[in-house]
Amino acid sequence: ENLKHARDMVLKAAKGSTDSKKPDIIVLPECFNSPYGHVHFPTYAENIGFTPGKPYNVAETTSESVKMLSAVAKETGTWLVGGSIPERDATDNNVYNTCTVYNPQGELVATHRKVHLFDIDIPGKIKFKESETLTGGKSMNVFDTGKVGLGICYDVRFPELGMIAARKGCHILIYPGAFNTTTGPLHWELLQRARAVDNQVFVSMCSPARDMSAGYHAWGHSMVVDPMGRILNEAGEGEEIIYATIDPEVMKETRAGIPVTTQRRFDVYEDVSKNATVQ
Ligand SMILES: NC(=O)CCC(=O)C(=O)O
Repeated sequence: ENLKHARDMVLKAAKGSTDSKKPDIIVLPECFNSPYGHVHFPTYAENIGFTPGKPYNVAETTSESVKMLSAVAKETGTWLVGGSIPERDATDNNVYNTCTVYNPQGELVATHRKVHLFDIDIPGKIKFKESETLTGGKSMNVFDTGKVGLGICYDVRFPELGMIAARKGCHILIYPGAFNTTTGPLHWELLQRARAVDNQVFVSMCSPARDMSAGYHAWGHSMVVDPMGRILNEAGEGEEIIYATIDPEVMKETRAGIPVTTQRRFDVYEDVSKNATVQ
């Protein structure tokens, strides 16, 4: 049911809105094929078996989610950031929270396993422990359609990931995410605008809609922020498709006007991106 719904939403998004042309890239939310909760991840986990740099044959995968996402990317001729799904690695049997990315030909071109697991405990408000059943990813990942850096939800709280991707040439940071009704109102917008202004890049987070009958109450409010920190578009808490135009000129103007990208003092502090490997 979730796969069918996600497919229908991608098909709908691909048509564009009345005032926007057909999109080049579509983004789905975190954990779109499974309820969001550590007890559910092993049940819903699928084997993907992707190795960066090696050929990948979608026809041979057992992952129903990968098959659907690949097919709909091809059918719509758009890049597709397929939110995230629980992934079981056949070699180590660990379960990861994994984002898969497809080009307009439907080829799986990149994956990102959530690096920072969402383990928090705010007494009386929210306790969540992804590490009960998930393992954290061990790599930073980008893909190339104007170079996009990938993270998943809690990853946005760790500025190094976005900063290194930006210094490696990414102009857009995309984080499928699912903040909640405790941290969402305080930090969801703030973190995206912070990452955007720090790095002078576009930032977008895509959330599931809020479902008060579910075990986890997602914040919603998917948004796109420009390199000046302006919110280009924002959804409400319900199910919604939003569109935004990524204008490279805005990034150039931002960097020319406020030239922090060329004013860094690596004689005073270290450039942590220098030795970082990004896949
Ligand atoms: N799915 C997540 O990683 C949630 C992160 C979150 O809500 C936060 O406050 O951080």
